[in-house]
Amino acid sequence: MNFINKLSAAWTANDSLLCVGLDPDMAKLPPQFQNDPDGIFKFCTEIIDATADLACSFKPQIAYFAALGAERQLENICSYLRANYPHIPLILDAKRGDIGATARQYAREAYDRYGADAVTVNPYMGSDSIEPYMEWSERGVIILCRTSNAGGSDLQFLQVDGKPLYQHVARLVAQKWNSNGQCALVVGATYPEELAQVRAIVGDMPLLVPGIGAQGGDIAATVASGKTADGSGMMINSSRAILYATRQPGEDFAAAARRVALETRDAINLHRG
Ligand SMILES: O=C(O)c1cc(=O)[nH]c(=O)n1[C@@H]1O[C@H](COP(=O)(O)O)[C@@H](O)[C@H]1O
Repeated sequence: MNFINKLSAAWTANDSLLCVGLDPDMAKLPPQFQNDPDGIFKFCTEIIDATADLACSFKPQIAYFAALGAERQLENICSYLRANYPHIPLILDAKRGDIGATARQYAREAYDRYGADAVTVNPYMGSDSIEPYMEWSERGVIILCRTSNAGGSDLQFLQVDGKPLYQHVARLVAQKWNSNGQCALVVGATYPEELAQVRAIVGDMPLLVPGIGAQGGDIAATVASGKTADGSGMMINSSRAILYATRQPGEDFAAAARRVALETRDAINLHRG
């Protein structure tokens, strides 16, 4: 099944637009995992087990693994996801962008080494830097458009031919790059007006929407601005707010993660119509 169909099925199966982000920061992990060479794997798989029936996707952020030389644990987490939750899309957040020959290696890393259903990429280097990913026609390519961070405005808001640059990216992807129907865009939940603009440009294309939870994005405004006519169309990501949800020492981290994931999923669903 291709990425878009798998995502669509997961939206329905779990009645969820919530993407659970896997950003394991060693300093924030429960103490039992900190001196364990397999601690990141154990932490992430417990989070996955606690939230898998509430999520439409999981999104490991590669920097949290690569910084610690923990790529083998990431491989094992991806294998675990594919074996135990094959119906839930696995998005590798790597935000890659490079010339075609190098992009081909990044595509192999994401789709082959980690077995990801989709990978995040940066559009700045243009169409030939994206094409190698498109050759994996069953996999998804999730392109940065209007990112959730304040500094995203430095370039993404530059006026080009009377429109902000991020709108040109949305149009370019919707009208040209998405010829095989495998693309999605990243638009931050911290910018609901821009989210609505992008939705108007791209029709029903799926959007990865980070920025609720720790970054403070408003769930009601996000859903109202980004949903498609059938009340879906988004993977709304939350990472730290779910991973580090314990309120007091000794509270079970996985149960706390489940509580916040459930609250977040339900808060999103309230506004889907
Ligand atoms: O592509 C992303 O996932 C992404 C794009 C963006 O514009 N903003 C953004 O925060 N992200 C990622 O989404 C996650 C947000 O994490 P929390 O702020 O902890 O929920 C991190 O893994 C970020 O790297």
